[in-house]
Amino acid sequence: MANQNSFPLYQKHWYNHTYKRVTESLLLVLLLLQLGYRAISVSNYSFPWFLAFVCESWFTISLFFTLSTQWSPAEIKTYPERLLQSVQEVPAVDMFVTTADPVLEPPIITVNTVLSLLALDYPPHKLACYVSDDGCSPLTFYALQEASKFAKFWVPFCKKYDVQVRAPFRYFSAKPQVSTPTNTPEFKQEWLQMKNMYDDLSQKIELETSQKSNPSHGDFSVFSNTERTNHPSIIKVIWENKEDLEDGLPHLIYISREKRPKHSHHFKAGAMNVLTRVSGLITNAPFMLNVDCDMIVNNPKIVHHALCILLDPKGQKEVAFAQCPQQFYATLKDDPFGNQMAILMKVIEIKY
Ligand SMILES: O=c1ccn([C@@H]2O[C@H](COP(=O)(O)OP(=O)(O)O[C@H]3O[C@H](CO)[C@@H](O)[C@H](O)[C@H]3O)[C@@H](O)[C@H]2O)c(=O)[nH]1
Ligand SMILES: [Mn+2]
Repeated sequence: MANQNSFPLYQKHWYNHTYKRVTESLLLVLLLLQLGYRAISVSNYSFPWFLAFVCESWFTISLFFTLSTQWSPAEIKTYPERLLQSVQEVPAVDMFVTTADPVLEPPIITVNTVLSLLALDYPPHKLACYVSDDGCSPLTFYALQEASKFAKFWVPFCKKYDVQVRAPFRYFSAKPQVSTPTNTPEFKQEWLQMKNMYDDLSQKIELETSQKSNPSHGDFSVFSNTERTNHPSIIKVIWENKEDLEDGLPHLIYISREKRPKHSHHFKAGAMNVLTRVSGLITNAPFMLNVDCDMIVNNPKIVHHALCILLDPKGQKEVAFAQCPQQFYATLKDDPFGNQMAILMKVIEIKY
């Protein structure tokens, strides 16, 4: 628990939104009046009348929800440097990743998400990463095994050069960061080595995917005679930081929960339930971090930021969970559908 007398670990700044509130409330009133008019003119019913009524109802409902969710927007500023002063020891965190289908969610994507978690700027002996595989796929398991071997090189590289986006496919496709000493021969050499190792990893996974021959020997024998919706539990510790080394890698655990055709598996919620139960028996950390398999972490200090909110004396009373805004990669050129929420990100300067 954070020291009660220390500075706050986060501050919330509300935006002055009066103008927006007034104009949007006025719009809502006008739409309600319009619906009222429809109600009294129901005798003029015709097909265009009905169509207009449906559209106006939809606008009204969507404006109502927009208004209520955006009534008091605020920015939360966290102070991670204060966190380290106010707690004697940072708490353990269990990190959960869910994947469900090796075709729709290719294992290389899950691997990148997992690598971005394993490389977080947080004491590795306080972290454990649990991957739930609802696809019960030996390919996903294989990809994670290979990823854990690659992580032994990737994680130290990220920490040494303070890489910001620690999912290799994003890192290698972006321009080098300004803070990175890109001109030193040492960096150039290590960068190239890492890139080659990552390309090897991708190719291995690609090859295994294209071969379509599910391995059934050794570690993989548990997958033989399994169907996606009919199999016993499979739990495999891929990597264990046995000596709790402070410069080691976090534990990595693969879980494919039991499924039977007659029992509902409750999708992601069911997977999360099993993840909390299994992690409860293995590491039982007081905090959990959850990402979908295609949601890389793009801020290596994210656990610190979240803990600022959750460990602050005020936050402890008021906050149950902290959620980061999402930014989407691989969107269409110029983002015609606004998926990147560029305006939101730039105007209110969301930091992570
Ligand atoms: O039987 C299932 C189905 C899904 N998932 C996982 O759940 C996550 C979300 O499922 P997805 O179908 O990808 O939904 P999205 O619309 O992409 O995700 C958003 O919407 C979901 C609820 O609809 C939330 O749970 C997610 O966190 C949120 O990102 C993914 O990691 C899946 O692998 C499972 O583990 N088991
Ligand atoms: Mn998804």
